[in-house]
Amino acid sequence: MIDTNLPLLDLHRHLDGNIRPSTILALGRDFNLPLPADNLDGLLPHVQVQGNTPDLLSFLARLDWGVRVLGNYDACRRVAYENVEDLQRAGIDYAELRFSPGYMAMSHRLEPEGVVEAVIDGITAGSRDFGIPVKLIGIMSRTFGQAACTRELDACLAHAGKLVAMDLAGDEAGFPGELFTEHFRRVREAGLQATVHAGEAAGSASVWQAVHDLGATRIGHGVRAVEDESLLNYLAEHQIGIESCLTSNLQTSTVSDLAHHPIHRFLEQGIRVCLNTDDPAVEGIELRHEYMETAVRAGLSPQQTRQCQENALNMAFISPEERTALLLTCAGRE
Ligand SMILES: O=c1[nH]cnc2c1ncn2[C@@H]1O[C@H](CO)[C@@H](O)[C@H]1O
Ligand SMILES: [Zn+2]
Repeated sequence: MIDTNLPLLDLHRHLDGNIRPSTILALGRDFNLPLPADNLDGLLPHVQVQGNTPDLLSFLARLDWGVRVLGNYDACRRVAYENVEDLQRAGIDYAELRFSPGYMAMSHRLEPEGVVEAVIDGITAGSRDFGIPVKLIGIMSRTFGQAACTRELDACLAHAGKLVAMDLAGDEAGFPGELFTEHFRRVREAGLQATVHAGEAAGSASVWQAVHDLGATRIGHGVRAVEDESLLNYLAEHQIGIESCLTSNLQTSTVSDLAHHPIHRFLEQGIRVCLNTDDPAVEGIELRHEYMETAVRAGLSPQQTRQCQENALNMAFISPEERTALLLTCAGRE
């Protein structure tokens, strides 16, 4: 259920995990790049998860075609712009879009800083044209190691005023948070918030590390926090928000089925947890589907999904004034 008197927020949404398959085809043609198919039906199985994948890395491989077609900065700008149009089509009132400039830059040897500028441009234009407030979160893709993350961080911090936070995403099991303490020291020093993918492909220790050592005030996924009772108490007490992505957790085989998803437990414990998409184009879902169908299949009551909607508003990286403005936009809405 969605309460139309509350705004609908997506706080965990990768814009480079939401490149339209039609745009992948069009950019592939523009740059004369070989794609696995020259039509949508043929391309879909390569860029979208159909059924589930055996693990996180197999899931993440489905994002690769999207960034392989980013042949220049205009392509990055286009993808950012279309992401805001997608928010409008999906009925989302506010979003925090995250992106990994190094991952977007790597196939065509673009400069990560140029990618950051192009994404900021595209989002600014989209936000103006579609009337949706958007904030940006920079990602360090841990999969490519510490030095690559330093380059991503340098590029993001050069435009720190246009970002609200930094994130760490990718191969959590292969590249533990301990490798990135210095990166996050710089994030905090720059006055940015930290949200970290943790407890998805590694256990509860990874969530503790993100909170204690990296200074995360929100956690992406956090599924395996459920393994440690004292951690659950800590998250509730310190209002560390968990950005849940139910369909993503199924498709990456992080949970075996929705009945076993710990979101119930998080809500009962009083943890701030909200519903999000993650990589909507790759998953073939949208946020409404998560609220109306996936949450119901996970056994949440209408009161609990409403709580998630309210939690998102309280977890968002926005000022009290921006929160009030969002509430006003939907007051009395049918
Ligand atoms: O569910 C996820 N878990 C971990 N990392 C992810 C997920 N979705 C995308 N990325 C990672 O985020 C960057 C692009 O924004 C890439 O590093 C991609 O692998
Ligand atoms: Zn994610």
